[in-house]
Amino acid sequence: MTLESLRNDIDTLDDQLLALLNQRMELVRKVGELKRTTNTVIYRPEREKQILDRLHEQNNGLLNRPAIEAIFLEIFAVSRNLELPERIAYLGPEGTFTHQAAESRFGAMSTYMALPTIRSVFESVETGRVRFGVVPIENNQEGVVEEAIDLLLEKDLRIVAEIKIPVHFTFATQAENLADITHIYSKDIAFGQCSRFLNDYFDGLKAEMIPVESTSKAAKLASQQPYAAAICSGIAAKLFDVPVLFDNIEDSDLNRTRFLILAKDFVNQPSGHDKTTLIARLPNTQSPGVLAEFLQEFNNRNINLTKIESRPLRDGATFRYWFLLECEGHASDPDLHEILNHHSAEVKLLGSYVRVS
Ligand SMILES: C=C(O[C@@H]1C=C(C(=O)O)C=C[C@H]1O)C(=O)O
Repeated sequence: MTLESLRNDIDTLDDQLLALLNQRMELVRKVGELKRTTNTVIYRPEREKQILDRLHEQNNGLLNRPAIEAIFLEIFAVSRNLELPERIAYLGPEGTFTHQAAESRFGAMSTYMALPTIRSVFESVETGRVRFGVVPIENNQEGVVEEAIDLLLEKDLRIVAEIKIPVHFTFATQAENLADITHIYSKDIAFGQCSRFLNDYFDGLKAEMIPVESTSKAAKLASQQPYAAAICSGIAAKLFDVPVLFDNIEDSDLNRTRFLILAKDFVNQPSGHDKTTLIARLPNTQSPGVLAEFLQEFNNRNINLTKIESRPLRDGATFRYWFLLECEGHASDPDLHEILNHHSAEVKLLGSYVRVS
């Protein structure tokens, strides 16, 4: 086969793909019309997961699951934008891992707003300036992003979906020698995630570690100062044109960050593979057994509790806490529903959504 004939065959297939995609978009438009008459939400992560699972199961070609996901997540995002243009706020600036996470779900056609703080992302969703917000919530090596956890209590938003992405850091600088570097900028959490690299390469050198709001801001600063460096994403180094001296400097290549997509009102239908996030403000936790009895209710119903995070209540000078809890299942599952009903005064449901493994 010649190159030309192979390319001709590709052209023929592309024509068919385009015709099929247009047919698909016609159907999506009809779904959009139905949704408008019934006033239901456009974004249905559980339906998208069902499609991805089905395609993956029947697939016997060269495409692996990440490839199928990359293509179809973009198709879904384009479809949703056809139903209703989507505006998304994320923790910026451009080039952050949060930007990457947001694009992985909302694709190239959505309108994005890069905001300077996690609080401003919450506020722009709260006030309706955007439909969705994307914020980091935890890293599997470093633990939670406390600001985001606390805002889940303070603001009245719902969790639409979770996204988990692998985090690879680069060390970017214009300096020729490590010994010349006077400042290393990054987000506080990233210093922790690259501590082995920093110990190995900067022990005894004069470089000062300076935490800034984002890894992307770090890259920007490193682009403006000849003896500064940034620990940042590869995209950010490229965006700000800072040479990458070392790649993948994170301590663990199992480093993953989990992000949440937030909206003002949002209810997912059960997908069969869900997770639920709750806030519990239990009264009298100074009395023995109050917390234990609450947790026991999950165990009694065979519900797997997967996370519990204590955060200070900040009610005066006390040492009292509220809890962020996560468990498997959907809030409409009878057992979980029963717990939520039983504790409706002290438990708030943040959302049930597709569990990403
Ligand atoms: C078309 C729909 O709306 C959205 C787009 C989807 C798609 O392109 O297949 C799937 C789920 C929704 O996020 C739908 O709900 O079926």
